[in-house]
Amino acid sequence: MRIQFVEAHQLAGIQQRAPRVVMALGYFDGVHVGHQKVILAAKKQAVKQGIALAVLSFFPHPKSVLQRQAIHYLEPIEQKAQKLEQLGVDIFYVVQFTQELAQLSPDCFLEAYVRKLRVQHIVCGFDYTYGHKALGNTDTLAVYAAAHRIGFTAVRAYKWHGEKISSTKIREHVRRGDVRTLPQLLGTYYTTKYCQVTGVLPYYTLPQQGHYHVLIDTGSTFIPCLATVLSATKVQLHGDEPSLPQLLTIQWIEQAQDVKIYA
Ligand SMILES: Cc1cc2nc3c(=O)[nH]c(=O)nc-3n(C[C@H](O)[C@H](O)[C@H](O)COP(=O)(O)O)c2cc1C
Ligand SMILES: Nc1ncnc2c1ncn2[C@@H]1O[C@H](COP(=O)(O)OP(=O)(O)OP(=O)(O)O)[C@@H](O)[C@H]1O
Repeated sequence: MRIQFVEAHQLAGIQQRAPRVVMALGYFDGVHVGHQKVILAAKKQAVKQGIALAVLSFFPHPKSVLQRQAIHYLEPIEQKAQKLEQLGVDIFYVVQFTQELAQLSPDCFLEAYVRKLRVQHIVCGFDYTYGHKALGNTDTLAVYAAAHRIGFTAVRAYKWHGEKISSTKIREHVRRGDVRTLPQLLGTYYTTKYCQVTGVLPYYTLPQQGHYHVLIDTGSTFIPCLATVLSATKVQLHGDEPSLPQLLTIQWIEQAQDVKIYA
């Protein structure tokens, strides 16, 4: 998979080199099972048409730019990219989200960042929004696509216990320390990267303070371990931590009840 960062001033050159694609649209923080439905629907189209599959996302998160709200990201671009590659994505466009970009009307955005990137078919979820004041939605997208003879699929809501699965909901589970339900929403254990010297790596969010059963993925084995989240950035591992590498991948299994830790 190729990762193509897109800044406004590079757009013309990127458009010239762009291959014909089916494109999935959205931010996709965590690449949860709802997102996976969207991307797999797009993959199906791409295979049918015999062309590449692209995902067009942003960075930073629109909310962090527009509402100046600190986003507790579920994962950085690199981990999102790995998941997208596993789902069969060929090109990952990461558009720099700026105040200027946010001024673009829905149609101007589609013209510059979608049609001119040679899109043959657009896929998004039922609630995708785009363009200034988030005025574009699946209805306007359907009209635009029909007018330009571009295919369009809107994927219906994928729910869990009657509620749409969303990155926002998953962030709430993480904040509450309720990591046990996350595999049902993410399709995998909630996973963060952690440096034993500097703490959690940027753009990951630790569960709330408390004790957890975790798996440490060292690259060659998974080591079950007890971990205490001490703060928003620090974790204490109980056990063999001196023998562990400095950079760890931590898979969060569940909160540990009634744990007594002896120093
Ligand atoms: C060109 C453009 C302009 C946008 N302007 C706004 C805006 O003014 N206000 C807003 O709340 N969101 C704005 N957004 C963010 C979108 O509504 C939406 O959050 C983003 O496209 C990611 O879609 P998703 O959250 O469905 O994945 C804009 C998005 C794009 C692509
Ligand atoms: N549960 C879902 N079922 C179907 N499509 C979804 C679902 N969740 C998100 N999508 C679609 O996936 C794409 C990416 O969505 P987005 O990044 O906004 O996810 P989200 O989980 O809704 O995030 P947030 O909670 O931050 O709004 C969009 O096209 C969106 O419509």
